[in-house]
Amino acid sequence: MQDVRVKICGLRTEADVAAVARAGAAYAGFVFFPKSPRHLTLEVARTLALGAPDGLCKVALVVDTDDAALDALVEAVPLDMLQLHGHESPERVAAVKARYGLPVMKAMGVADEGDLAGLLEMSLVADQLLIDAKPPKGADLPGGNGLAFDWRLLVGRKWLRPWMLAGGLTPDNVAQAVRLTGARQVDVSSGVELSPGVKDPAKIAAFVEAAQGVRGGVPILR
Ligand SMILES: O=C(O)c1ccccc1N[C@@H]1O[C@H](COP(=O)(O)O)[C@@H](O)[C@H]1O
Repeated sequence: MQDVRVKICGLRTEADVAAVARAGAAYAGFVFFPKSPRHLTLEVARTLALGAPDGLCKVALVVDTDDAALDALVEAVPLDMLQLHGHESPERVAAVKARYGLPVMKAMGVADEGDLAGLLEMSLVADQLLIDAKPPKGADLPGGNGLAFDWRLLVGRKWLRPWMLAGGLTPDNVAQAVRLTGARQVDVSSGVELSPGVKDPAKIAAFVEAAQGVRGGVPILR
């Protein structure tokens, strides 16, 4: 059985990237959404991405972004994956994949059973799914709010593509979430912060350790 692969999202400093690499996370997420406290300029993102160690997958999170802005992003920042975290349709996901030749992870908000059909449809086109809590109506951010959904909705479900669990995960609850859902990949932003946008290296390390301390539903005794 493989280790659980961890994505830490919303990195803003070189120290954040170093902490993520040191902890053994697989993915580093950079947010390009001006309303977010984790939003980066292209210049800062380029510096962080160029300084990231080999093997760390650099993911750009964008929300309903048009081609002009995506062109500028992909031109400026060396990236390994795009995360579409808005209302992008399957057709838009396919168009982004074709235009940039980068793998695309599509975030899908889940609140109840009714949201699961959309995931299946999206798994026909996206390279990966990111299954997050649905943001409350009127929320400023479509993600990164520290909100969890009922993980029991995912028990026994299968998708056509790899998927990542997100939404309200913390060092304290990620092991339970992995055990219950069988997730092989998890993503966190606010759960490893001291305050919005300020990552805590100790929480990052604790999160990765907790996520990877579970195999096949049984906690590992180290
Ligand atoms: O992190 C953000 O600021 C953000 C902004 C806009 C869309 C998504 C965002 N974050 C993503 O949301 C999930 C869940 O966040 P949290 O762990 O509940 O705080 C996170 O994994 C990011 O990929």
